[in-house]
Amino acid sequence: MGTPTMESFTIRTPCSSANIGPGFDVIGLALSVYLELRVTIDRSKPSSEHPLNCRVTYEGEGDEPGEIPLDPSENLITRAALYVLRCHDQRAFPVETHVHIANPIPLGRGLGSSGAAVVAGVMLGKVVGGLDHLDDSRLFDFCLMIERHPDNVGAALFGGFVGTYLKPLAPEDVARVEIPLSEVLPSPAGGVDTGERPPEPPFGIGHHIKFPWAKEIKAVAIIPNFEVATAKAREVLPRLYPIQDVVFNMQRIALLPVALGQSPPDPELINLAMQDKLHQQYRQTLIPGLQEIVDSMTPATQKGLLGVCLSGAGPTILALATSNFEEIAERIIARFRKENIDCRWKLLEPAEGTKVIKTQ
Ligand SMILES: Nc1ncnc2c1ncn2[C@@H]1O[C@H](COP(=O)(O)OP(=O)(O)O)[C@@H](O)[C@H]1O
Ligand SMILES: N[C@@H](CCOP(=O)(O)O)C(=O)O
Repeated sequence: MGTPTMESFTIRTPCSSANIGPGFDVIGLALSVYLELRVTIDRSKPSSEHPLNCRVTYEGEGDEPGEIPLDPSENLITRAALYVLRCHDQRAFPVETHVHIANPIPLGRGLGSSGAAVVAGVMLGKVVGGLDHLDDSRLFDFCLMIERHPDNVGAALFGGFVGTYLKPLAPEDVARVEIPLSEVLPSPAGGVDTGERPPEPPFGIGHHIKFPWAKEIKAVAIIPNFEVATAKAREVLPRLYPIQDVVFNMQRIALLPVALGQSPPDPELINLAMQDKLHQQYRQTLIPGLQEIVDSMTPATQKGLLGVCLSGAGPTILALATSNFEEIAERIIARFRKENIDCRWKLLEPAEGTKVIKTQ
């Protein structure tokens, strides 16, 4: 049997909440809002009129004209796919590829929209390139050359509640993972015929371990109506930390995976385990009301609540709870309202990792 002329499939990638308090750049939780790439490849066409043989369409968050580029050499998802393809000497998409992006993940809110875009894009490169030998752990290497911190991409790729870590690399590989992003993922991605191979990821940059999650625990995401770019939220962090703050986080990160896996959940333990001194206090300069919300929302004052933290780099607040979800969300929304910030909220559950669903 020859290659079918029409092929279609969907790539489904969850959003994520990274850090969960003390786990800065380590812990991630995949949650039930899914980015979908609906892909068709029409091999019957002799050539394509689209750049890089790829037509990109978009619906969902940030669908105002110009917000998400539809040129495949500029769009984050197709650039991530091209990175994988070009590392395997494929310069462009197969003729003719259509990628429809359906994205309900709010942009720049700390729910891992860019992590999901990178994971889905890397998976897209694997599938359109027929690169079946790339397993998830190798795809993680590609993601890490782009996203650089493993927590949100780890959750989006593998699903569930994960701890992620980087192993020491050989000196020549260390240099490779420090190659500027502009060389790994140039924007625009360049024409089809430069022939240049991008820097390939070393093997085994990142790893993950799955933690248990108690079935009673749900995630309430309170999403303010403004964006904080993750890059900007990383710039406000100090280069050096007081030792007592580092110890504070280490004590809590040792508790967190155990506390969130225990059924029934222990609210006091979880509340303690979700505290942080490494990123939240610095990011409050970008997120008015953050510190007061984190300090004032406790299981003692709020029935059903287990703990509250900044989701990823913010500004979304993540409240873990077993009941009274709306009341918890409304209280946080009321606090943001004092700062003239409107919010929406979603009740979410842990999600599976990235899946490819063949549709034809
Ligand atoms: N589905 C998508 N398609 C293309 N680009 C995306 C998509 N999702 C996110 N991005 C890019 O990632 C940016 C947001 O990334 P970032 O600042 O890290 O915030 P977040 O916390 O949402 O990951 C968006 O402004 C956009 O440039
Ligand atoms: N550990 C990172 C996580 C960023 O996640 P995002 O969802 O905001 O992209 C950080 O805190 O900077």
